[in-house]
Amino acid sequence: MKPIVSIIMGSTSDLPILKKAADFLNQMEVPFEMNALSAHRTPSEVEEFARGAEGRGIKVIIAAAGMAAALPGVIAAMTPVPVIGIPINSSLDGMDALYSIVQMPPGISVATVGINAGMNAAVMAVQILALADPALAKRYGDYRSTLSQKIVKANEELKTVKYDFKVN
Ligand SMILES: Nc1c(C(=O)O)ncn1[C@@H]1O[C@H](COP(=O)(O)O)[C@@H](O)[C@H]1O
Repeated sequence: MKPIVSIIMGSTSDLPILKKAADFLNQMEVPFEMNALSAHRTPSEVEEFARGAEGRGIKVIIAAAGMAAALPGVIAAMTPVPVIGIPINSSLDGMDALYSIVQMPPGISVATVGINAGMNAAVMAVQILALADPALAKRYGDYRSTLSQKIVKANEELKTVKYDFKVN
């Protein structure tokens, strides 16, 4: 199937976090592609990718980078396709990447998820795509129901726990 989501990482060292995004997209049956490209190390390839993404039918881009994380913002500057940024914890507990990605100048936006939050990037991508895809909306809705059921069950189990402290 033709990919409609593109996952880009600044380095293959970011791959374990992107695997979480890939797993959720697979679970939701969303076709995606995956590439390592770097605004710092391969700027021409990043430009070629970003300028061609919309024409190739890519609807959402997930871009992950650590350290001085220019990649998501640079991609967003060169395409109208929405970009979801994942700050990777490669240094400074990921705060450097978070601040790099989240503080975009007005007019060019990156939707930033939490540090290392690969799965939530995919969840956001699915929510965007689901606006125009009722079957995907149904799959995502079913997934959310299972999340609710898990918490309801965990709450019931909590009531059977014998605490060694007082609970009113
Ligand atoms: N932030 C960027 C960019 C970029 O923004 O263009 N390119 C690579 N990187 C990040 O550098 C970190 C270390 O990369 P290496 O492990 O390859 O040295 C990675 O987290 C990557 O995302």
